[in-house]
Amino acid sequence: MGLLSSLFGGGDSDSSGTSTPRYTSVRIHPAVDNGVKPGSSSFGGGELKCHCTTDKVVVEVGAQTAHNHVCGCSKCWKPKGAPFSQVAVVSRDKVSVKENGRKLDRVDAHAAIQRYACKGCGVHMYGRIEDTNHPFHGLDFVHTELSGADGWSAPEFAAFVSSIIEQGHDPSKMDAVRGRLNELGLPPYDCLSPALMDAIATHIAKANGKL
Ligand SMILES: N[C@@H](CCC(=O)N[C@@H](CSCO)C(=O)NCC(=O)O)C(=O)O
Ligand SMILES: [Zn+2]
Ligand SMILES: [Zn+2]
Repeated sequence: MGLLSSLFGGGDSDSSGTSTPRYTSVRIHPAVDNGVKPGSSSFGGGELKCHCTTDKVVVEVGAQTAHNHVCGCSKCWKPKGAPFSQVAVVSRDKVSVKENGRKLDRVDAHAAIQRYACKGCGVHMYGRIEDTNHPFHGLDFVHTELSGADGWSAPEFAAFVSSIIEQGHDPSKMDAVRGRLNELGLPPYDCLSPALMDAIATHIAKANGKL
């Protein structure tokens, strides 16, 4: 392995110069484990359904999502066995509960993102920010894997990667996790992406008069 590969955790280069994935057995999330599927710019949204076999909660998302990412934090809903969630944002006025809303319950009233989970299956159907001063107020968090449709915006990065250790992931395996994320084209960050962190910092600077 070359110096650059060893420093950045990338795959080995063969004689043709192409990179050979080294971490394909490392599981991230079912939606990306076989490669990241591209989104479609003409995609206009769809329905999210919970995992109950009957009386599913149905949430309509009436627009394409943005800032899709895999998230290692302990608060986002993850499918069974996956160390990461996959979560994106969409304008809150595009999110509406269509069926079986009586099954929804707020997970944590004190969290910045108030997530609504199905009481039957535990799946989080959407997360809403009610604090009007929060940098992301106006955006809801949704898991587009709950829709059968193709075309949702593709995940672009991995957030809160180190947080998977808090949930019991072996710290000695983090190089492999970050290596796999890099192979998938999902740059790993231990908070949000630089673009989102800059947006948060700009919001705070404007609020406190520094900008
Ligand atoms: N180490 C903590 C991190 C939790 C955290 O801050 N999560 C972020 C990202 S969630 C979607 O990207 C966040 O904004 N949380 C606010 C909230 O959950 O209300 C952990 O793992 O718990
Ligand atoms: Zn359910
Ligand atoms: Zn999260």
